[in-house]
Parts: sequence; structure tokens; C-alpha cells
Amino acid sequence: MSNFIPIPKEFELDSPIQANQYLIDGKLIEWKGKMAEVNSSISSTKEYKPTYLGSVPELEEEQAQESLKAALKAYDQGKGKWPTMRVEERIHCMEKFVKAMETKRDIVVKLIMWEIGKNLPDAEKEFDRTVKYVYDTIEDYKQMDRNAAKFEKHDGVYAHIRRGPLGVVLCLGPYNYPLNETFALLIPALIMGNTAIFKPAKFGVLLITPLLEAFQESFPKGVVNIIFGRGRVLASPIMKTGHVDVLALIGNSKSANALINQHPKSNRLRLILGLEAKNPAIILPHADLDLAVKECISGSLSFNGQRCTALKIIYVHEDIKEEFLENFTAAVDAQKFGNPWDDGAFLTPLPEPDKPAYIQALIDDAEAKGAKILNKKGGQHFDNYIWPAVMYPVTKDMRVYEEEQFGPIIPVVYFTDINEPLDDMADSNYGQQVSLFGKDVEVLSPLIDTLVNLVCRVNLNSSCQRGPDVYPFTGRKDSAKSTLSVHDALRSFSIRTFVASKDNPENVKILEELLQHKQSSFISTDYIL
Ligand SMILES: O=C[C@H](O)COP(=O)(O)O
Repeated sequence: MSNFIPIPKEFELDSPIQANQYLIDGKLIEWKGKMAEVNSSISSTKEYKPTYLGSVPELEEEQAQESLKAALKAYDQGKGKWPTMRVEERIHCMEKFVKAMETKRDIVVKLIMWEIGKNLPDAEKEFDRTVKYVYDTIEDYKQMDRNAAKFEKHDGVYAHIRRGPLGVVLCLGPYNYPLNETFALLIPALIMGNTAIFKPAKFGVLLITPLLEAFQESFPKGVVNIIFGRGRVLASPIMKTGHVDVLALIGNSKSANALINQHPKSNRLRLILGLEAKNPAIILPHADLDLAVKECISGSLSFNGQRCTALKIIYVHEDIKEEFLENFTAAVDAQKFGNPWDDGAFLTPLPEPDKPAYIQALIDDAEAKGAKILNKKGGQHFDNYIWPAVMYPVTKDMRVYEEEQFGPIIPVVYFTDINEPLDDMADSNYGQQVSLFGKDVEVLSPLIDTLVNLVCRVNLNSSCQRGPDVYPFTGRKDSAKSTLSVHDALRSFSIRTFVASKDNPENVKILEELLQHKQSSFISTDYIL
């Protein structure tokens, strides 16, 4: 069974991209060693065959150590040019970078589609959202500067608060948002005066290569270093040196923990982590079911469920389960499968070659333990597509109840007492978000009071999502460490330090003069800066 449609001309790639450069210490270096092939799970021919997109360097430990050396030199224990650079000069670098980045929209969007199978509207959204993220970061940073003007004293002591960098950041992003989530780490890290080593994810790696020059031309040497290759070969030796100050990673906790444990002084590490989640939807008897179906479709199946914020389990009240399931399964089967550029394609090929087999294993396990696939097309395979399967009734002994599936399988559980989903959430290792569907405020109000203590965002009659990026993005338990949003990330990647001075006329005069000076970090007496 195949739905092959020839690739439209405008989405064809001219020829495989041989991206043999990497960026260390301000130099774009030609790699003469082994290259890693980048393949797309999308076939260019009727007979299914992954498409060869190009190659990137498969660097070795030596290059990893050089990248660290460059980042350490540029930071120079806080004495370097970048961490001591004046605020407006750093803004200038970031503006230069984002302007250069904008010129690469076409190729980056095309590569997002080819490399990870994200559909055209979402690939464009990822690029545009990232550009906006950079501009908003610059704006927030300027706002910090504007806020830093007046001063007050507490109990006879003046304090000039500063917000400064933490050191060297190792930045590792995920495949599902290879541009946006990586930049949501890298950009705030850089603007706050840190230096960074960035290694792109295994899928969504080629799309970083058109941006290398923009990084090289916009930032002083060594401030940002971009290396390609396997995590075990590159990230591990960097961590083992003990010279990384911040691990910024969006991905899974297994990789995060392995890296943290390799750091000889891991208690000194600042962790900025976005990890797994198993966000539930809870559908109450008085919910608007049409709305619940619509939001559960986008919540569980946008980008085929490969989002940390995806709805990964649905709890539906017994009284409405039949009506909900009938409408929901019909809506799942009505979605359109296709290649990312096909008009209206909502479900697209999965980038990980082994993902369909994993989803099938979850289906087999649930079926063996008594659940059924409710939708007619559920679980159908063709090439690297697998039609989303709605599994019901799912119980605690099934793998799909517990595991973060990160793909197109939707477990549904029914409940009679609201404490059933609440207890499950309390027992879960995760605590990112929940979608709550209902209309009766008398019921919703106490429930929300509990839910906000179990997760970090309650989405009322709406699917779960990270954005808009002005809102805090975080989680409890194993779901996250630290908070990201434009505003929060600037704080997560920095530390408040301050100059204190006892109240006497001479000190006040010096402090006032200091406020007039242009500084490398903000000076403010606003102690919550
Ligand atoms: O994979 C996790 C992402 O942060 C989800 O972001 P999103 O809700 O904007 O799709």
C-alpha cells in the first residue's frame, strides 16, 4: 500500500548537500575525515526508498576538545571579550545574526520538511517562530537594560544588581524542533554573555549547515562553536573534562542523566532541561464534546504526536465515553496522510526508521492485554507511515499507559471518579501539562486548584502546547529542570550578582556615577531583575 505522489518541483532538492564544514573558534573548518549520511524517510521514487539528502562531518573527540577549548578561551573565566562586552554591542551581534538567518528561510524550511517530515505550514511556523524568538529575546534583553536605572536602599545598604553569564554552555537540541528548540536554548545563552558548544540532533542536522556562516560572521571567535557527530563521541568527552558550566538539553532524561553523571563536579552544573512528558486530557461529563474531539486531534496528532507537549493519554468520563470515542475515532480516520508539502497533509512520514516498529510493539502489547484498536485504519502500515491507532480500554499494565510514545498511538482510559486520573497524575514520573475539558465552574475550580499542583500548565478546553513563547515552559518531576520562555530563559542562563555599598555620601556619589556608565551586564537596584 503506497500513496506515492511525485515531489513537486519547488520542493525538490537540487543535489545532495555535502556540508563538510564545522565552526570552531570563529573558523569554518573543512572536514576531511568521515562523513555521516543524512537520509530522509520520504521516498522520491514510487518504489519506497529513503532519499539521500547529503552528508555532515562525523567529527571525533579531538574536534570536541577543540570546541571546548575555544569556548573556554572566549569566556576566559568571565574576563573574555564576550562576557564583558557592553550590552549594546552584544545586541548588535545578535541583530546581525538574525538578519542573516532570515535570508536562509527557503532552504531551512525545505530541509525541515525533508529531514524530519514536518508539514509545510508547521515547518514555516518553526522557522518564523524561531526568528520571532530571537527578536523577542533581543527586545526583552533591551527591556532589562531600560529597567536598570534607578536605585533604592534597604536597611542602609545599597545594592547594584547585575545579571551576568554562567560560563560555558553545552547545548543539545531535539529532532522534533531542530531549529526552534535549539535556538530557544542557544540564543538566550549567548545574549547573556555565555559561550557555547552546540551539537545538533541526529535528525534535523543538515538544516543547521546553511546558518553556519551567519554564526561565524555575527559573533566574536569562540563564542559559538558548532560541531557535528555522535553524542557519545563528542558530548561525553566534553562533559568528562568538568569544564562545562551549563548543560542545556531538550530531549530524553536517559541522555541527560548519562551526561550529568559524566561531569566530575556535577553539583556545579546548571541544568536547563526539557524532558519527557505524558500529558493527559481529562474529559468531564459536561464537556463540549465537539471541541474536545477537535483539540484532542491536534493535541495528540500534530506532527504525528512527536512533541513533548502532545496529549499522550486521554481520560474520558464513563458517561460520555461512547459518544466521545465514536466521534474521536472517526476524526482520526478522516485526517490526511501525505508528504510534508502535500496540500492539507496532517500526518506525515516518521523520521526515525525504527519508530513504526516501536508503535507496533505498543499496539501488540496493549492488544495482548485486552485493549483494541478502535479506529478502522488504526495501525495500518505503508512504507514508513503508520496510521494512528486509538487503543481502548487502556489499563495500567500496558506499556502505552506508562511509556512516552512520542508517536501516533493514542491510549484512552475511562474513569468514573475524578480521583482516578488525579491519582495517576500524582503517581506519574512526569508533570508538564494537562488538557481539561468541561464547562461547570463549580467542578472546574477545585479541580484546577489540584491540577496546578501536579503540572505546570492547565489548558482549559484546549490542547497542550508550549507557546506562545512569552509563557513559561517548564514541568515538574522528570519533565523539566529550569524554565524557558523568552523572559525566563534570559534568567535561566544567567545569575544575579551585585555590588553592595553602605550608605554614605561618597559611596552614593560613586554609585550614581556607576549607573551612568555603560556596562557589560545590567546594573539595577531592582532586586528582582
Ligand atoms: O517537543 C516539545 C515542544 O516543546 C512542543 O512545542 P509545541 O507545543 O509548540 O509543539
